[in-house]
Amino acid sequence: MTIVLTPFWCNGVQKLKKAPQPPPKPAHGLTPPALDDTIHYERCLAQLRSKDKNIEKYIYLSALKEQDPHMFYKVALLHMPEITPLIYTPTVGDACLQYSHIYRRPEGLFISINDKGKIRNVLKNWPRIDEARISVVTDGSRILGLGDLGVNGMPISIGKLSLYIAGAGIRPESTIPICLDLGTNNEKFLADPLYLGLRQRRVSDEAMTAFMDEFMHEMSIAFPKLLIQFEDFSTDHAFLYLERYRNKYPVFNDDIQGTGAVVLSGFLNAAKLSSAASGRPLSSHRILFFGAGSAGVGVGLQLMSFFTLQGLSKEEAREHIYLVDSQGLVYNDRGPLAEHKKVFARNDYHGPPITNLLDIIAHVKPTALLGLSTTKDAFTADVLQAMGALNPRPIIFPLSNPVRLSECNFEDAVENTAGQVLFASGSPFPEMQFNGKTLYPGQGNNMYIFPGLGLGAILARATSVTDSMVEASSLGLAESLTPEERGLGLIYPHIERIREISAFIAKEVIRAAQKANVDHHTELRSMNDKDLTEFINSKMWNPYNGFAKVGNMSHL
Ligand SMILES: NC(=O)c1ccc[n+]([C@@H]2O[C@H](COP(=O)([O-])OP(=O)(O)OC[C@H]3O[C@@H](n4cnc5c(N)ncnc54)[C@H](O)[C@@H]3O)[C@@H](O)[C@H]2O)c1
Ligand SMILES: O=C(O)C[C@H](O)C(=O)O
Ligand SMILES: [Mg+2]
Repeated sequence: MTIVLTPFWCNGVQKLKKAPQPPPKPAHGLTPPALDDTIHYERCLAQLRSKDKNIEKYIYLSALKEQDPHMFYKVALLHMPEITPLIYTPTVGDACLQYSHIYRRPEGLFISINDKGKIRNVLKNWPRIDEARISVVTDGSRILGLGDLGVNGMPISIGKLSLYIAGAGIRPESTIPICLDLGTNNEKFLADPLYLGLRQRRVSDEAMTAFMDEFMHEMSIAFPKLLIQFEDFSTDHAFLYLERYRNKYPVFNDDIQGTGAVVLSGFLNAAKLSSAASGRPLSSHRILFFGAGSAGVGVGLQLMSFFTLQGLSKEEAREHIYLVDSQGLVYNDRGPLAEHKKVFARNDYHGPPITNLLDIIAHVKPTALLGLSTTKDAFTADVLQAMGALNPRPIIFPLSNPVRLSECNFEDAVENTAGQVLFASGSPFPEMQFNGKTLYPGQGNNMYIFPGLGLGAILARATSVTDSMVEASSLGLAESLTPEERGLGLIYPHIERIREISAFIAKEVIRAAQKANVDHHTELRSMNDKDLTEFINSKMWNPYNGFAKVGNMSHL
């Protein structure tokens, strides 16, 4: 029999002290005579698959998660490639767009600008204060590439936390999805009678910072063991609040640091394959970023360590990175630049602005083209062919989400590079056949990083998340490919292995926290790697009912 947890909001501030346990068998007659766990699992899958639209599948899975969380996570873990795109990118983008229309029940904390001065009282209403370990916090201002969605951004926090639970075994009751409501500039939502947020435009930067200062302070008091993941803040605020709080509280920004880490990892693997084909040294790669927001610059900053790992200085590393924004190549002579772009502004170009991507490619001669621009199909056939002409194995990563904003699709990238592309996208694409071979697209999404990074930071009881911990998560992911995966030409591991990968990343992150002296759980220092890995695995939460019955989960 499967568990039905009473939703916490039906019980006021009741505290769930322990992880959910299998319920006692219900009294005779309260369930149908032939109800059986294994068959019920098949029934849930069949119900899910009977729905035509992905948004209906999302709604079904949300209901399953509320009514029977163990079954939900069992289904998710046993079918990661099928379920991830439904509870996360890309379907979660549609769920956000429609949130005020498909809303059924609360899940998470909503804190609005009207709560300023009394945020403490709102936090106290959270029913599982003592259990809280990880929160994903968004202000809804830049949800995926979909723009300002205001309070409709809540499903992003919920989706990320579902992956923490499924992918790293974080206990469900220790997660807090949070959406801050600081208004929205989305005119369509402001005019929508069903919109669930405050009907006002976004507050000023000064008001927002005063609010954020109070919020972060009160969070640290209410939830002293909590790690905070900032998610989908607009680029200026993403950089601002990461810098403002990162040395004061355990916090990281997923779009800047998580994305930087996942792309560095895929790039390390792709660059080796690309250099093997071209015979050019790793240190000679030139990377062109199409998109210079929090994600583009965040990845650029992290990719500098690709070059420093090859022995280049930071100054030399910077020379290998080129940024493009909506006005073309970013260079100093162009005029005033946003603060976050200055680090990569070129000093070696003095001509008129170059705005056309093909012209920029001819100027830069990149070995890698990375898209974080929210611009669908920006990598046209001409662009892909130009990359193919410059490189025996071009690295092309269209990383914008959701899938309909991807700079190109896998098929076009393969066909326009004679099948030689080294490819990773933000959202998933299907594998394909080309010249009698199966080719596999990589998914360069921070979902490979944040579960393990968060788990490691929580278990180490890290007081802050250092750059070295983020880099350790990235190198750990790059290392985690099996020989079979490398044999298939993959640059990211199979998502089915996410638990194993998260445990490995967590170990690397804990070691980095120890080196940086930010770990409070100092007993872990004396453990050897084997014992530390066992400790990490022992801390992972699992849905209770019988993996053995339904498939081989030996890697869990
Ligand atoms: N794969 C991942 O894990 C991952 C992680 C984070 C963000 N992202 C995606 O990256 C995208 C960007 O996120 P962000 O926070 O940096 O957003 P942003 O809006 O701050 O940045 C977008 C950048 O693209 C540039 N741009 C827009 N239109 C352009 C055009 N036509 N030509 C050239 N440049 C153009 C803008 O000038 C800006 O620099 C989003 O779609 C997001 O979903 C993916
Ligand atoms: O949410 C995702 O799928 C990745 C990333 O954090 C994004 O903002 O696009
Ligand atoms: Mg994001």
